[in-house]
Amino acid sequence: MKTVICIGMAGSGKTTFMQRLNSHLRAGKKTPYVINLDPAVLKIPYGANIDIRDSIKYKKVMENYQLGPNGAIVTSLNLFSTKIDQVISLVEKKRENYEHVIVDTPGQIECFVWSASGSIITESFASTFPTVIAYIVDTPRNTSPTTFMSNMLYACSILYKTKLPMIVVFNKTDVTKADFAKEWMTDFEAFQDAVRSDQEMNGETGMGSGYMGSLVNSMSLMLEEFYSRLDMCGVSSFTGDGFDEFLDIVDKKADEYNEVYKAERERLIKEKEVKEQKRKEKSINGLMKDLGLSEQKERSNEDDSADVISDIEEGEEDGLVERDEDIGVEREYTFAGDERQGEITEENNPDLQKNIKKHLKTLVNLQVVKLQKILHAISESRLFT
Ligand SMILES: Nc1nc2c(ncn2[C@@H]2O[C@H](COP(=O)(O)OP(=O)(O)OP(=O)(O)O)[C@@H](O)[C@H]2O)c(=O)[nH]1
Repeated sequence: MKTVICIGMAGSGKTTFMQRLNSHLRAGKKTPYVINLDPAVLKIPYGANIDIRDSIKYKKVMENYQLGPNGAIVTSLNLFSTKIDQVISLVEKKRENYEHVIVDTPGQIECFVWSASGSIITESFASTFPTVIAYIVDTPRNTSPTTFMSNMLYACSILYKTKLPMIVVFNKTDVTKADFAKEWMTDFEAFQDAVRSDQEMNGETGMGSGYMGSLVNSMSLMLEEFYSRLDMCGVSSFTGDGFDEFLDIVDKKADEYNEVYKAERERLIKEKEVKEQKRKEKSINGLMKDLGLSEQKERSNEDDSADVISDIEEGEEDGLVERDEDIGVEREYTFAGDERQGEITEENNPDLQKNIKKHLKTLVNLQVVKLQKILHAISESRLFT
């Protein structure tokens, strides 16, 4: 089972692409498992196995949280992501019956790509199944080199954010063939020629002087590296043209995921876990130190014989106070590193760390129970009716 997540600018044709992909796979007797993550869409032209709109009422989110359209999409995704474990386990149960899971995302691309919930949802799929991003591009609207490059930069940012294999899908090839895009992505000089001959670059439409041209040139050099990491294909969601090629590339990218991306992701996850473990140990050690110090402070307060450095004896005329050491008082507490005396440490109190860990565990458990209650309350709320 592999997951294809469809991402693209508003109006690029994601939904129509999903519809065609669904019917194409069905025709080949490979019915896909379909998921809609766009809470704001009114109608979807395909049957979805899981639809965010079944559990989240977008309009109610807008009303209840007093949000605008984009804020409500992000909040709906946030609410949905609290249930992502259930979604993944539902999909996992169908592992044997389906070869493809196809996922439609909101038209407002940034609501999904740059939101925490978008990352959580993508991560959850990617850590369970080989996952591929299909970045849908509106071909007729990208024939200008500047627009093309801006769109590719956006795709590039998604690739680096998700760290998943990507296919750039040039949609609407029934209107404009994607040959120019293929050429620009493989032949740097061809792209530079296009930039040079572009009328906007020559200032004819007031777009400016050579500055824009040189920016585009240097950007396109950077994009060369990006292009080498992705595959592209041209499709028409209207005619169904190019879908066989697209599915071949999906298979290739899923293999690539298993060979390259999976190991890299596991390495990153491991690295994150080690970092987190170190952070936890550090904060426990800090806490232990603090507790050790405060316990010691209490002791020193109880002991009349131990003065603190800042004490000023009444009647001292010059204001200079002799240090405790100077007057031969045995100090019970000092900040001097190794010279600590009487401080409670792991060596002289081995049960301390155990106790702290025990208390921390209880605290964490309490927080988890609270969190579960909150999630339960959310799931029982009217938003999920
Ligand atoms: N000619 C042509 N038009 C297409 C094709 N695919 C989609 N369209 C049209 O492009 C427009 C946008 O398509 P949608 O599928 O709604 O695009 P979307 O990306 O899902 O849109 P949002 O969800 O609103 O962002 C519609 O008018 C479609 O009819 C195609 O392959 N060829």
